[in-house]
Amino acid sequence: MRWSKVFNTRKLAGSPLEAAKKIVVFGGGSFGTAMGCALARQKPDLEVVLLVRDPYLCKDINLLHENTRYLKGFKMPPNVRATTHAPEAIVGAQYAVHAVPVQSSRAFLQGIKEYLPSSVPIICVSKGLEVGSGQMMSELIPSALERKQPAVFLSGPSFAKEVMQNRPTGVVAACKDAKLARTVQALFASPTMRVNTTTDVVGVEICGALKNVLAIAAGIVEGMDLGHNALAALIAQGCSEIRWLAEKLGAKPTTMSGLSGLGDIMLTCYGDLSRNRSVGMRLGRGERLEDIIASSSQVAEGVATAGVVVGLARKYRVSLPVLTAVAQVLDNNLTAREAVFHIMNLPQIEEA
Ligand SMILES: NC(=O)c1ccc[n+]([C@@H]2O[C@H](COP(=O)([O-])OP(=O)(O)OC[C@H]3O[C@@H](n4cnc5c(N)ncnc54)[C@H](O)[C@@H]3O)[C@@H](O)[C@H]2O)c1
Ligand SMILES: O=P(O)(O)OC[C@H](O)CO
Repeated sequence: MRWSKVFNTRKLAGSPLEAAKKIVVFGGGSFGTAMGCALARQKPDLEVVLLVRDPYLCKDINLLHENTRYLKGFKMPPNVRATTHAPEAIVGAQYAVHAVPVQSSRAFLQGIKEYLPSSVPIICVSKGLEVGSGQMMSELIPSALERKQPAVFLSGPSFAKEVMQNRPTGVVAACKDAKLARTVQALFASPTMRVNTTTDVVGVEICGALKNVLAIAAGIVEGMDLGHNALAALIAQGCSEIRWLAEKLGAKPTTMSGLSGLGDIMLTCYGDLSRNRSVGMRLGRGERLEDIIASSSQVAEGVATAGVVVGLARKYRVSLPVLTAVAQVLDNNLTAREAVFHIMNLPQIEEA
């Protein structure tokens, strides 16, 4: 599609962006803030409201136009504000961006259910699998709300800081309803954000969740200074393991080679802005997980998702040596060195 055609369409009256008056963002962390600002930059009269928990952060955002905790030093567009009051945040919104960490999402959604009309599409950017249920966000959202809710899953190589800096970014909007995926595409597409669409929700969600686990493994290899060969081999093995599990769950093979798969795997496994990779690096250098988590205010979703992957591997009878080794290391059942030794001494196999 020619770019001129895309942008002309976006400017037409009645386009999703032109029709939108207010968008609420659940979770005023780094990514909720970044994506809220990306929307606000699209349309100066669009009202973007961040629903945050902390009244002090709320005050900083409204007075300083800066998320002083998660994105310090970045000025936010004037049409972004924050509130701690859910009814006020949600009322009149045409869309809700969900950027609450997966493990907190069920309780959060149950808490705001009564204020969110069942017709308002949720644009979910959270990446992970829920501990206990093993659910993806596309399962968790209707389960928590106890009703159907239109939802699009936005995923891909997208560090919050670079989105905030308005640097070129590519993501994919996944929804079984192709029209709704295109609506979200129209909301976010800009000269600095390309948004592909797909109906493969499972593939996008599994890739987005498992790449965080693989990034921890990549960080461990980096932290142990095992070299470029080891890192590349590990990531290639991890890509295969994600593909094996994703296909068992009915994902399209093409998704794995797209933005939410290979794109986000490369970014998160090699990019030094990745929180998951950083956790792995510190584990590889011998730090204890509890100390690592205590020292960071931000979530690394792969830590919780790693344990869920072990259950899925068992349930679907698929061998995932790299991804399941991460859970072993996180649970202190294996040291990083023992995990590497174990993987290196697995039977030599034919590629699959
Ligand atoms: N940061 C990124 O670069 C990035 C990029 C793409 C996707 N994501 C995904 O977006 C999601 C959010 O990540 P983030 O990076 O913004 O995390 P973060 O750690 O920067 O912020 C998390 C936010 O969620 C809020 N929160 C936590 N528990 C909550 C609860 N119980 N109720 C309400 N709010 C709660 C926190 O207060 C905070 O505002 C994650 O699933 C992450 O994987 C992050
Ligand atoms: O910082 P991470 O490791 O949570 O990665 C952030 C995004 O998911 C990158 O696409």
